[in-house]
Amino acid sequence: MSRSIKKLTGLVAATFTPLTAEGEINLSVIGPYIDYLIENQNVKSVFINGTTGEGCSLTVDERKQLAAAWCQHGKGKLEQVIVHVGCMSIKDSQELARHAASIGADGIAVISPSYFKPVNADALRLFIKEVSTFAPDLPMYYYHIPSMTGVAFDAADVLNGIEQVIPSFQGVKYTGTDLRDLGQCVCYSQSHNWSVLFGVDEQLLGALVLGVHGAVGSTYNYLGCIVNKMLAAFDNGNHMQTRVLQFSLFYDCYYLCSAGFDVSVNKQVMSEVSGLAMGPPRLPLLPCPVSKAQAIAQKVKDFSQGH
Ligand SMILES: CC(=O)N[C@H](C=O)[C@@H](O)[C@H](O)[C@H](O)CO
Ligand SMILES: CC(=O)C(=O)O
Repeated sequence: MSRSIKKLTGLVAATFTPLTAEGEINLSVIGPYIDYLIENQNVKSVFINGTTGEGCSLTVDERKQLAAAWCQHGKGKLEQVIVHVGCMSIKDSQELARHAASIGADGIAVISPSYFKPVNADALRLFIKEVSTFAPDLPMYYYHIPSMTGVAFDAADVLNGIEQVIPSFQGVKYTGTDLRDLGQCVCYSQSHNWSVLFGVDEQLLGALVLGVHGAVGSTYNYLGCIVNKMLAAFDNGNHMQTRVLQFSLFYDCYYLCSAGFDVSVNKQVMSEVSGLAMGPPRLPLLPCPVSKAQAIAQKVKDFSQGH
């Protein structure tokens, strides 16, 4: 890569995709959404069209429109806009990668295809490479999320030697609970100056201890401010405070999970907490009852005020 790389660090919000009541993408929310993240949550980077953004339920054209809107409104405000380009068809991913480069995105990420799955890490590495060649100047991140893709071989195996085939490779977004594999990814990334971003919000502390460089997650849309305090406490070596915040966050997330926490609940919670109209999720996800989201949102608000 010719240009200098901005290392991806700190908190990154995995954004929701605002839809109208009729289920169409609602670009008018993106501008206010960016202001909310910066002003209310102190979160300055976003990961769009991923799991939280229901990327795999959107058309290629919708994903392009969303990416363009995030880049346009985020210009001069957001530090980084990372566009998730994972699709079942490599052709769609390549088209999205090329598009991301053309609109000035700061990086791209891909999940493994999950219907026809790669047989091993070599096949997945090849897939990622063939996507990256359509945006050779954009940092490429591998998005490891075995709970959704069913592709569970070690991320460390995917990383092994990837710098030789993908010059633009820049790190991994690790949404998994295997701390040994995560640790190996951090270790391997050190000599390449890559970023390892953790994606299981309720277990962030364990990942910080292993040396991850940041975190990408859905809850940072509305708990970013508190998690930023936790990161600061960790950086200051205040382990007791870090643990208190992680425990509070963990129990809060536990409360959310035990209430049946998924993207549709999460999306409605975001609407309730932020006041931004995220709209319904897209089928096959079902809208969450407003009363349920309001109960969780109240918990989040009380929690935020208490810290
Ligand atoms: C499976 C999933 O969507 N994971 C997200 C990030 O990758 C997380 O941010 C979770 O939404 C979060 O940790 C709550 O469980
Ligand atoms: C949750 C997450 O990181 C994503 O939206 O992909």
